Amino acid sequence: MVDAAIACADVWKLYGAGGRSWLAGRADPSPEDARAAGFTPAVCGVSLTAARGEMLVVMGLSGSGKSTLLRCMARLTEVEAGVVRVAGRDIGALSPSQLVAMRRETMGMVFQSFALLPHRTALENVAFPLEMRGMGRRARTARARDLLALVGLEGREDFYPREMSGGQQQRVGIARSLAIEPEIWFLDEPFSALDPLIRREMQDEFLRLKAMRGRTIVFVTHDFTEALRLADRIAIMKDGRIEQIDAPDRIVLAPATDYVARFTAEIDRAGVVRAAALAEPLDAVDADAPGPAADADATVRQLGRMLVEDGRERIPVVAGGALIGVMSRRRALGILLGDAACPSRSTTRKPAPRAGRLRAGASPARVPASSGPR
Ligand SMILES: Nc1ncnc2c1ncn2[C@@H]1O[C@H](COP(=O)(O)OP(=O)(O)OP(=O)(O)O)[C@@H](O)[C@H]1O
Repeated sequence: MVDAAIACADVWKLYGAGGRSWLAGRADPSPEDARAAGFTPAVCGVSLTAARGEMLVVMGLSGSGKSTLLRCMARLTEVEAGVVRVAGRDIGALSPSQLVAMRRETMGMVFQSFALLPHRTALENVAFPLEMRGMGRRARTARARDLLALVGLEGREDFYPREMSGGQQQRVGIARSLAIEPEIWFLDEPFSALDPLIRREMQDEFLRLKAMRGRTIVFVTHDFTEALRLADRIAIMKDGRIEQIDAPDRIVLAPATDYVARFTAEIDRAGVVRAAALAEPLDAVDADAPGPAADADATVRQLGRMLVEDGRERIPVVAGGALIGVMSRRRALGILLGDAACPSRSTTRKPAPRAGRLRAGASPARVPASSGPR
């Protein structure tokens, strides 16, 4: 069973008075009915889980409900129906003081509006959550200094928010959320005001924290490059609903709806799809797979030279030295050359069986795939 850090079950958020009773009176409400009844449906029957240690990225067009969903998860807005569980607790059932304590101890948030305390300096803003936790002045000041240096704001410790640019204020907000290293982070376009270089550094910092400390992160972005770099899974929203929630390569290889196919049409598929996603089980294709192998984690782009130069129709795919299946060279080349830019909805992939179940016909990868950055 998935160890869920966050679980939403049939969550609805309608803007407009009386949404709760309107929903309570309906067995099968639809966003269209809600709109006809005068509500603005922002989140419509969303069910999802984020596993402990997972980075779940939420994407969708403007107005599709991403921010509202995040706010529902953090109970910054009250839901009209459904249940949100965070770290195993129904947050809708928490008293105000319990909610404050949970936010202080378990959750970190960075939202588009930086919500800095205007009468406190950058240093005091970052130290504030530590003060709330009862950390002594000297220790929290030292920690806040380190965090400001981490986000590139050394020398600006004594500036007030009004004296800083939007990007600098955003970095103070990020440093503040990092201060307590919470178990669960809600990030709504946290890097939108940052220059590309610092943006990438901040992405790296969150990836590092996630990997080292097993943090769970729900991250809203409009930027596909950012999503692909960060996400374990991507949820794509449309009109308050989740169209698909899946690993990035599944989203591009097997879009669940025409909308997802169109939404993801511009993605550089060769940089996203990994050999593991193309590996078919050996028993399904009934072939031996001797010779040099592709690493399961390598993207099609990283395997480019092998795909062009290797004449075999099927290339073995290995994970951790064990054979997990074979990849059709023709299919991989098609992705590399952009032939199948818009795959059909019906595209399906048989899941590759676990390594132990396969007969091993190949030696461990003799052509190790390069392992460049994602
Ligand atoms: N406070 C509010 N009152 C009324 N309607 C709202 C409110 N906040 C959001 N909405 C509406 O809810 C819907 C979803 O908005 P939301 O901000 O969640 O979308 P989003 O996908 O995050 O958009 P963006 O990418 O532009 O930030 C939109 O139709 C929006 O107009």
